[in-house]
Amino acid sequence: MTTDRRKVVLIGTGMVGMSFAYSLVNQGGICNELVLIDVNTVRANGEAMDLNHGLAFAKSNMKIYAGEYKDCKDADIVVIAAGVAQKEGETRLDLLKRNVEVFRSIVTPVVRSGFDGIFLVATNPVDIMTRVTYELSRFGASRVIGTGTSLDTARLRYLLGDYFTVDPKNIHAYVIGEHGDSEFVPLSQVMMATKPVMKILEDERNSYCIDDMQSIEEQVRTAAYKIIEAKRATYYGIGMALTRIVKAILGDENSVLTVSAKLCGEYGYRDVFIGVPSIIGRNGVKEIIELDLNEEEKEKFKSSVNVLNEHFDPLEL
Ligand SMILES: NC(=O)C1=CN([C@@H]2O[C@H](COP(=O)(O)OP(=O)(O)OC[C@H]3O[C@@H](n4cnc5c(N)ncnc54)[C@H](O)[C@@H]3O)[C@@H](O)[C@H]2O)C=CC1
Ligand SMILES: CC(=O)C(=O)O
Repeated sequence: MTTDRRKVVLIGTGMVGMSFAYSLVNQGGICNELVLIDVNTVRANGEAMDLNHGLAFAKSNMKIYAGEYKDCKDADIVVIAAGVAQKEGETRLDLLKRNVEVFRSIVTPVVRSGFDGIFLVATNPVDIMTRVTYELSRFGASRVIGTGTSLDTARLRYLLGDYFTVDPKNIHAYVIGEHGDSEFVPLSQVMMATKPVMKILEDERNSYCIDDMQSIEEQVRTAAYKIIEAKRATYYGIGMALTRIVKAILGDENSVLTVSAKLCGEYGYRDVFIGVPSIIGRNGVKEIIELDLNEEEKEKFKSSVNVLNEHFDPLEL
């Protein structure tokens, strides 16, 4: 790790927030100052103590403490994982009204602190909460990022790797659209190494088939519901996705991640924040990559945009 200071503020020290913090500490070297903020200050203090007690076993040292909004002033990234989470039977969109109220109490004091870094949002419905953050903060779009479909993409690559018995790192595939029920996999764009998966599926010499792809897509779309049914919440996966995005920003990696980013004409749309492959570096979203979608995929993308706009438009911010 270099000696320059890299400061992250986490707002919301619940299951998602603390899974992120734990992953950040364990991976080591990504940042060297972590501030924990929560409306429940007792909890934030307890979490800071607990994490600090693990530092003796961590790869690199970090300053970790429970803080206040004024601590955002000189932060590089403010991660927001505060708010309510889905209960069994709820969709992510069901959380919208409650989490908009939570964000009003967060984004304004962060901006008032003089914060001039990058917002990274995980709270659901994440695409709309990212747009709410953009509207409330009035930051430039490149500096307001949501986790988007980064977790769904990780789920997809894991399942495809398992199916083809190939390291998921060599599967190039994205889930795009809403982080929610209208998300989809543009199958025309899925590659194993540099070979299109569609070609592998068409090859009669193997037993791979398109029906299995549809089943994998469905498993990705319903993964959160299954996990919530089994253990009430999902948090390790998103904690690691957040860590990955923070690492890409602070390391100025220019890595391609499917974050929720504001479209400015890409895919034929404007203003909506939605999960799309984007190049992420020190200044946030450097570029959105526009995939070559076929007609059916364009229709699916349009449906996802419509869902997000229909839920965002009635909000009075
Ligand atoms: N983007 C993604 O892929 C994923 C997003 N999530 C979302 O992350 C969010 C957090 O989920 P969990 O950590 O499981 O919930 P949780 O209930 O464990 O934690 C939420 C935390 O937010 C805090 N909080 C509530 N209002 C606040 C306020 N006004 N100011 C500061 N802190 C406040 C609470 O005190 C609590 O500590 C949910 O919206 C959930 O749906 C969860 C998994 C994946
Ligand atoms: C809860 C949620 O958004 C997820 O695990 O995908």
